[in-house]
Amino acid sequence: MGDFKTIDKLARRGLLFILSSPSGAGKTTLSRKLLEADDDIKLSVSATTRPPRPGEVDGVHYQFVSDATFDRMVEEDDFYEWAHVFHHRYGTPKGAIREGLKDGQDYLFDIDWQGTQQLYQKDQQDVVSVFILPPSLDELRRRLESRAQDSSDVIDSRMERARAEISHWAEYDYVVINDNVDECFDRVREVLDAERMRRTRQTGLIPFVRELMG
Ligand SMILES: Nc1nc2c(ncn2[C@@H]2O[C@H](COP(=O)(O)OP(=O)(O)O)[C@@H](O)[C@H]2O)c(=O)[nH]1
Ligand SMILES: Nc1ncnc2c1ncn2[C@@H]1O[C@H](COP(=O)(O)OP(=O)(O)O)[C@@H](O)[C@H]1O
Repeated sequence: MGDFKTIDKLARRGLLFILSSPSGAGKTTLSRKLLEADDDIKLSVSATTRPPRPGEVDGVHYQFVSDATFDRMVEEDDFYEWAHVFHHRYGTPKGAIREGLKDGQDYLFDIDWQGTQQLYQKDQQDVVSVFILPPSLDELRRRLESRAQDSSDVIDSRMERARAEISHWAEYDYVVINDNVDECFDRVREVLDAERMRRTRQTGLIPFVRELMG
């Protein structure tokens, strides 16, 4: 038997995979599962001025920075995009993303609709966006309460914002309802797998077909 080639062994360009949802719908849970299950995707760690929650590690979940440091990063043009969300600022550091994409590295973004729009403006061809919907607003509130990380005032304000966030659903390439988390996760992986196979991302196809045709 000769060389057995499959398309996923050919060179390809990486993609920018965005998961957005109203707070509490499950994007952090889904992101963590994806990062565990898939070695080819790396989290783009955002910088934020919000304080860490219990269990959050600086440099892993977020880069936790002061207001002054965030200001300096904005001034020095360190961000791909940044936005105000709730009472804090969040931004995507440029880091090594551009180089990584060329080498086939995929990046996962847990960012809101504002960041999604900005990424589309910067780099339309590489972005794939997925919006996660809760099965109902009652269930969304239950999840925020069960996470037990916010006061009831904060939960009320997250619920108020949820409607505004959901109103952006049609700006996304894909929409998945997170009712059963395992089923939702399977759908998200199917999207990622299919998008990786897009002809325009398969930079190795041209040399492969050239060789195939002799
Ligand atoms: N535009 C933008 N939004 C971000 C970024 N990082 C996180 N967010 C969004 O900020 C919001 C609040 O995030 P967080 O405080 O972790 O609470 P969560 O909603 O419970 O995940 C979420 O909608 C995130 O998707 C970023 O770098 N840029
Ligand atoms: N499909 C689901 N069914 C029940 N609970 C869920 C589901 N998905 C997530 N959760 C729970 O809901 C809470 C909010 O999820 P999280 O991933 O933190 O949401 P987000 O990052 O969108 O704010 C967490 O306690 C999480 O364990």
